[in-house]
Amino acid sequence: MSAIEVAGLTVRLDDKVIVDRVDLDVASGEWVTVIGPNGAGKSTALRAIGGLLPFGGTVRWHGQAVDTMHRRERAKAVAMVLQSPVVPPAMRVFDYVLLGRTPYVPPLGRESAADLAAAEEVLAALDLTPFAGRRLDKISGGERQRVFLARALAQGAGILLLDEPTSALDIGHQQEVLELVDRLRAERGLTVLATMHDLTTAGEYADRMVLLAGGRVVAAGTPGEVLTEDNLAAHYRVKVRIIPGDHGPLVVAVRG
Ligand SMILES: Nc1ncnc2c1ncn2[C@@H]1O[C@H](COP(=O)(O)OP(=O)(O)OP(=O)(O)O)[C@@H](O)[C@H]1O
Repeated sequence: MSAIEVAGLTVRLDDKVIVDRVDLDVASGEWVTVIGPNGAGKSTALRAIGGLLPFGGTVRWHGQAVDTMHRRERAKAVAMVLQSPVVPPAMRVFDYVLLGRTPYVPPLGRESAADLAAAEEVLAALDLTPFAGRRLDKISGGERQRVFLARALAQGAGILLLDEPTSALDIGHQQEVLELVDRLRAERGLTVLATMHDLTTAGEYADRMVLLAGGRVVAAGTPGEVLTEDNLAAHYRVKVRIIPGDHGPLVVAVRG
């Protein structure tokens, strides 16, 4: 069964069509990455799929239409890492990550020992234990980006929507974070829908890719099918060389 089914997804912002009749299916346990040039509509599509924006068409998570689900049900099903989320600046890292457990806390109740343990576990997995007591506005951008991912993972949802989850990370942490998500996918059958700009990295982790341009799907398939010199020249207006790599195509931009 598909974990995410998107049909005819259309999003208008300020009376402009930003996402235009997008169809997309992600199987349970699959990793699909959406790529495309700046302004293609990737973030907008992801936010709509996450139920954060009004849209036309249908979005189903595990068969259930997202617009018919209650907030708590949604948060148990899907966790999102958005670009630059708004955070209370004085909040401590641990308390922020613990917010990921909110859907499991009974009304007027408190987090259980299992909730605290879940937050500690993801902090450790992301090398964040030493930051647990630090304020969110007093850590680096890359550290904060890992904290956002930690909160999403603490949520324990089966579907993870990641909007540029590694844009602020150094190459080591980038690999560490993506490896962790991939390991969780293998261990817990997590389904991943991500957007990414680094095409080589995107191709290394995705089972399938979708190339979005002008709000439309212009190519979809395996990384080898999507990351071609012709596709990238046509939609990014760049000359690239594609070099076969061990885990997918290596994409190198070349001059003139
Ligand atoms: N709230 C808004 N109101 C009007 N237009 C918007 C709004 N948010 C985004 N847009 C426009 O929608 C288009 C798609 O934006 P979106 O952020 O989805 O693109 P993207 O593919 O994620 O881009 P990037 O790679 O730069 O992050 C852009 O032209 C953008 O200017």
